[in-house]
Amino acid sequence: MVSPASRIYCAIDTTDLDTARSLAARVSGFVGGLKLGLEFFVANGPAGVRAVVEEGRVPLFLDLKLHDIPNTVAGAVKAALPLKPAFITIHAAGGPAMIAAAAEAARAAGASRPRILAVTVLTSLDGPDLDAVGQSGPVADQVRRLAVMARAAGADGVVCSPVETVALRQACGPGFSLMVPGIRPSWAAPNDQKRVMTPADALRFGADHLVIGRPITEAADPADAARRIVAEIEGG
Ligand SMILES: O=C(O)c1cc(=O)[nH]c(=O)n1[C@@H]1O[C@H](COP(=O)(O)O)[C@@H](O)[C@H]1O
Repeated sequence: MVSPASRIYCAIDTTDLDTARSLAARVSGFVGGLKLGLEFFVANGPAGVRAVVEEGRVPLFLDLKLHDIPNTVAGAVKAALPLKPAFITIHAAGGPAMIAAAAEAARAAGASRPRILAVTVLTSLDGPDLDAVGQSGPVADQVRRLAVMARAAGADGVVCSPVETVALRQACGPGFSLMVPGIRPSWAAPNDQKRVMTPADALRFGADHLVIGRPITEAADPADAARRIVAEIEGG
């Protein structure tokens, strides 16, 4: 069985390179991988990513949430390949041609290629937020529509909230990665996340990987927070 710790990607969201390196060193023994996203990448670029990966020595999830015309997204995926990420994110809303172009660009890396994950509906959004951007209808329907389209276009998986995993497993089948943020242990604040679940419940409902940031990184002792989360999963 895959250990609970190995399913956790710790989101390191900071602009400060030393803070990121220190967090990577402290938590990497207790999680399966590290996620670096826009906040870190805009401030520190590929060199910063390399420095953090060197400190952590665990798989990298490069969360750039690419969303542009197919040619531009393919170019960005290709440019990220030297960083050897295990996962790269694109926005499913970029459409099938953009997703196919990203998948094709990733294939250039051969067997060690990054898995392309399509972000469905951000976990910080709920029904009224979708209404506000003209996507009326239940969030679950929009997530499902985007996931099915992303799979058909060649994505390896999606980023979705823990609330949608059961429906997506049914719609997309086995072998399609469900990367799940919006994870909050019972003792953590939701912050800006709206569609949330505890780590144990998210895994029970079929998440392949959990993305957990602030409950770990803002704890007084991040390594201990990661340990407590794993214990909570094993106990739950
Ligand atoms: O693509 C993501 O990783 C992502 C998608 C999404 O829908 N919601 C979401 O929170 N994320 C990321 O997951 C992380 C969650 O962090 P915390 O809310 O601090 O646990 C952040 O780095 C977000 O950028």
